Amino acid sequence: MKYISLMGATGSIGTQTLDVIRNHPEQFCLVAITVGKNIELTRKIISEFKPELVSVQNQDDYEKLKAEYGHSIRLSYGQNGLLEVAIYEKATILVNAVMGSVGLFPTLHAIQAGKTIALANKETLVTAGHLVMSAAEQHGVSILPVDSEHSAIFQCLQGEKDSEIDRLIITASGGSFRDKTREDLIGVTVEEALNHPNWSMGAKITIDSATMMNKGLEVIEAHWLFDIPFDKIDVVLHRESIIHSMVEFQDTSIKAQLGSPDMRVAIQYALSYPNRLPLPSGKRLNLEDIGKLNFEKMDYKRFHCLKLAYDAGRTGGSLPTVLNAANEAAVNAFLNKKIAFLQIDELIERALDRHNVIKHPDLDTIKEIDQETRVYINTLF
Ligand SMILES: NC(=O)C1=CN([C@@H]2O[C@H](COP(=O)(O)OP(=O)(O)OC[C@H]3O[C@@H](n4cnc5c(N)ncnc54)[C@H](OP(=O)(O)O)[C@@H]3O)[C@@H](O)[C@H]2O)C=CC1
Ligand SMILES: CC(=O)[C@@H](O)[C@H](O)COP(=O)(O)O
Ligand SMILES: [Mn+2]
Repeated sequence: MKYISLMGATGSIGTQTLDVIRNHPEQFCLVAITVGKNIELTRKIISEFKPELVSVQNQDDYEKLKAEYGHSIRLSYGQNGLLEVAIYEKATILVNAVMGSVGLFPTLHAIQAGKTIALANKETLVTAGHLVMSAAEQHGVSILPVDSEHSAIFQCLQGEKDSEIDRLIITASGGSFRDKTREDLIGVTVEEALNHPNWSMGAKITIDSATMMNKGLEVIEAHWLFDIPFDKIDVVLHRESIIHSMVEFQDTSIKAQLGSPDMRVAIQYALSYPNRLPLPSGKRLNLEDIGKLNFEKMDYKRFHCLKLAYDAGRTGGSLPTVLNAANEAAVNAFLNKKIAFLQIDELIERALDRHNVIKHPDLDTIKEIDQETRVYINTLF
């Protein structure tokens, strides 16, 4: 039995993780969760999975749940609650499915406590990949990718030697606006941006997909997870999201992982690794029905966020921290209809341009830069 702590249980990845656990009660047991503000869904999760520890985002919701469940469940809230869940003693695996760099500190604590990390939360690695990966190495902890592209690469690498990898090829759907020019993007709405062609995901990542910042964050995530230089990580536009990513080896062979766009495959692989389990309601690919797959060259002028992310990743140090924090703040402003879609990359670029890069930032410095960048972005509109 694998005992699981789950951060972000009420979200898109969180609820799909619950589905995987639900399908395999003989393999997985949920022991602790964090949620944000969705208390209605939290009650349902408590009733079905009976976790021993539940942490909510706000004190008010904590008081409410304390009155309802305080006799039977350990409850917590805020940043301390995230940390408690991350290091909950009975859990052997932490699934990090929270949104944003708020996932960084709990992940570092979980690594120090020796937990295996199933990582969906790419912002953690973009914000402080050097700290996370060195802590994982120091504590002998595995970071198992949940992000679909990184799970695909991880699956392609099974049985292979790192020294024989030539490059990683990350596929991108192109997001909601893939057929629009930059001029077409003037005045697009939040509702249009949230209409992803292939995946149903949380709001923030769906906007990241539309700006292509999601792919930029994924390039940096791949750099840290697989220890591959940026010059050996390519992105290709692949509208169907059927090939989830590829690896090219020195003998020119390319291995790809294919499947229907269903995050439960990647989540389940991280939880069951090194084994595979059946996916009861998974949709099998019918290749004859699909007929053909399309691949297009990326346009870095059109998708400016992808270029900003490559540049920030290559520069390294504290710049990816700024990239992530500026992006989180700008996307939040767009979702709240305070800025236009095209202002997202403009604001991020301004935050990057004014930053004096620190080569090896420690955790306190990263925390400061993350906060300061958010404050700066919020002064720009
Ligand atoms: N969705 C997907 O298919 C994929 C997602 N990812 C990554 O996984 C992560 C989660 O994405 P997704 O599931 O789509 O996001 P959602 O917005 O759907 O879910 C986010 C979860 O985090 C909780 N949450 C948000 N902010 C806070 C906070 N400040 N403190 C505590 N909890 C918080 C939410 O709580 P509540 O809803 O209760 O308020 C919810 O449980 C992101 O990093 C994303 O990039 C990666 C690949 C695919
Ligand atoms: C499901 C997943 O992993 C997302 O990150 C997805 O890849 C988003 O799609 P695009 O960023 O390719 O549009
Ligand atoms: Mn992805």
